[in-house]
Parts: sequence; C-alpha cells; structure tokens
Amino acid sequence: MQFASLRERAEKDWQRIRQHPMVVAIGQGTLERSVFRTFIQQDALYLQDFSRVLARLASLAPDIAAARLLLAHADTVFQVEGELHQSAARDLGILEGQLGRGPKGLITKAYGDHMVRQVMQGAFLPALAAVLPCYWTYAEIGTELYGLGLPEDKLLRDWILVYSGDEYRRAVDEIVSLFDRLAGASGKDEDAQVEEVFDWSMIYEWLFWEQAYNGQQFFVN
Ligand SMILES: Cc1ncc(CN)c(N)n1
Repeated sequence: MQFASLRERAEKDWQRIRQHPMVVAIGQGTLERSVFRTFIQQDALYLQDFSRVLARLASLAPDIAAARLLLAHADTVFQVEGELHQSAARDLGILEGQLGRGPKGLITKAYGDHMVRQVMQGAFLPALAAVLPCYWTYAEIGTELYGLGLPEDKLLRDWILVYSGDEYRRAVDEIVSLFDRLAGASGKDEDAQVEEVFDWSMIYEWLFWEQAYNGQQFFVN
C-alpha cells in the first residue's frame, strides 16, 4: 500500500472538497466573516484533538525516527496553524482566551472522535491513515487557490499563504513519506482497514467545510 493509491481512491471526495462553495469563496475573497469566524473557532478545537492524536500516534510508532517525527508534528501544528488561528482570531474579534474554547460542532466532535478512536485502538497504520486527509487536502487547496491569485482580504490571503507555503508542504511530504515507508509491506486485511479509516476522514474533511458554511444545522445550541 502506498499513499498514491489512497489519493486515487479519494478522487471523488477530493473533487467535492475543492469545489465546495466555502473553498471557492476563500479563493475569490468573498467569504463572509461570520462563516470564517465559525470555521476558525471550530478549527482551533479540532487542532487540539489532532495534536493529541499525533502525540499518541508517536507512542505507537514502530521505530524511533517515526516517533520523533510525529512528536515534532504534534508541536508544530500549533506553531504553524495555531499561529494562523491566533492572528485570524485577533482580526475576527475573538476575545483573548476564547479561541479553542466553546461548544464543539457536531462534525468537529465526530471527526475528532474518529481520529481518537483509531489511535486508541492501537493499530499504527490505520491511525496514521486517519490523519492523512487533514494534511494533504489543505496543501492541495492552498496550492490551488494560490495559483488562482491571492485575494485582497488579508485574512483569507494569510490562510492561503500558510497552506500553500513551504513549511506546510514540508510537513505533508514528511507524513506521506512516513506512510509510504511503513505501509510498504502491509497485508490485505490491514490495507482494507487503512482504506476504510482514510475514506471516513475524507468524508469528515468535506463535512467540516459544510459545518462552517451551513452553520446552524450542525450546532446544538
Ligand atoms: C478540519 C481540518 N482539516 C485539515 C486541516 C489542516 N491541517 C485543518 N486545520 N483542519
């Protein structure tokens, strides 16, 4: 099993993500502030789960090089994306101390629980597969939107610059290389498990955009 085959099977899900009206609106610089605000609030909550999952994944890693890489990623998530959130929060009027707090949306919770479940079950490759869509879809979106030309709105421009940037791309390359190295000798049963987990994360990626864009139906209060 290699990442390329996962990427191939995800084509349909990828197309609906890249064509999602919220992704399009970020690229065109027309996204409503309230939608972006919801997104940043939920993403800050999501990143907390994501970072913890990476740290636990490190403890399951079959070798020390993999463990160190995953631990480093658990931290850099906050340096790269966390900083973006902090600066967006200031521009969006999210009060100091309020970022990463507050009620989780249904999808934020379900996606986080999905990743946590995989890592708690203890099988390394399926748990690694759960975090792959998070990495690569944002790099693809960032690169694609950057190619269309940066919008004037600083908030949206900064978002695109982070996900199209070298630092984020390097992180994605590291995780994909790790997957390819460790999944090289996986068996049929494990491959099926990896695919199922990966497919669910792709669905959650799409739903995460839906949640921010169509807010009300995904929030309990
Ligand atoms: C939901 C989600 N997916 C992916 C990313 C990019 N790491 C993110 N910040 N949030």
